[in-house]
Amino acid sequence: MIELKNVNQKYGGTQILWDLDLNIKKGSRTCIMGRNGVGKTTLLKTIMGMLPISSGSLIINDKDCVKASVEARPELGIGYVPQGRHIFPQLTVEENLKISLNCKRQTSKTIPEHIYELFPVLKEMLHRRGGDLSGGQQQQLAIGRALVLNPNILILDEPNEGIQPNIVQLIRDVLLKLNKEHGMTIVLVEQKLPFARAVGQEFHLMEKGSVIASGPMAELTDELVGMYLAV
Ligand SMILES: Nc1ncnc2c1ncn2[C@@H]1O[C@H](COP(=O)(O)OP(=O)(O)OP(=O)(O)O)[C@@H](O)[C@H]1O
Repeated sequence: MIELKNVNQKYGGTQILWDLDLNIKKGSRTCIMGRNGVGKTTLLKTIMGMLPISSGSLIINDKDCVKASVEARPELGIGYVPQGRHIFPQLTVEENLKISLNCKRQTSKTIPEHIYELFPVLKEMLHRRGGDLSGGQQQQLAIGRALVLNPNILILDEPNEGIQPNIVQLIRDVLLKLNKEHGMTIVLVEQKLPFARAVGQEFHLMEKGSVIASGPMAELTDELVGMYLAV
C-alpha cells in the first residue's frame, strides 16, 4: 500500500533520509518511532509529496508517486494530520473543515456527518474561530479535516503533543475505530510508548534517517526501546 525503496532525501546540501526502505500494509496500524531529529517528519513529508525525492522509489496504492504532486495525495486516498496541527486560526471550525472540499474532483460539498459523531465538539463549535479552540479541540479539528475526503490511509504526525489525557484517549479510540470499522490504514509518528503500543500493530524504528528495525508491536523489546527510544 505504501512502499519506499532506497529513498534518499535532502534539505539543500544536508542529507536526512538515507537509503530508506519501508513497507506499510493495507489495513494496518503502523507506528513510526525514533528519537527527535531522526527524520520521522521528513519521512512523512516525503510520503505526502511535500519534499522532492533525491533518489529511490515511492509507491502508494499501486501508483508510482515519486513525481506526483502534494495536490494529488487526496485523490490517492491519503489524509494527513501534520505536526503542530496547522489550523487556520481566523477561519471558523466549519470553514477549516470545508477547505478540503475545494480540492479538484471533489463533487460533494458537504462535511460527512460521521466526523461530528467521532468528534462531537466540532459540531458544538462549528462557528467558533479555529484560533479560539484549545489545543485538544484543534487536534480534533485537524483530524476531522483530514477525514473530510474519506481517505483510506490516515497519516498523523505526533497527534498527542501537548494534549490533555482525556483527549489522548479519545484520539486513541477514534483511530482504533477508523481502522477496525472502516478498514482505514493508520500511519502514526509517535514518541510516547504507551500510546504507540495501544494503537500500533506494527512498528518501524528509525535512526539517522533509516529504518533500522521493524516488526509486530509485541517485538518492540525493552532492549530496542533502551537503544533507540530512551533519552
Ligand atoms: N526545512 C528544513 N531545512 C533543513 N533541515 C531541516 C528542515 N526540517 C528538518 N530539518 C532537519 O532534518 C532532521 C530531521 O528532522 P525531522 O523533523 O524529520 O525529525 P523528527 O524525527 O521528525 O524529529 P522530531 O521528533 O523532533 O519531530 C533534523 O536534523 C532537522 O533539524
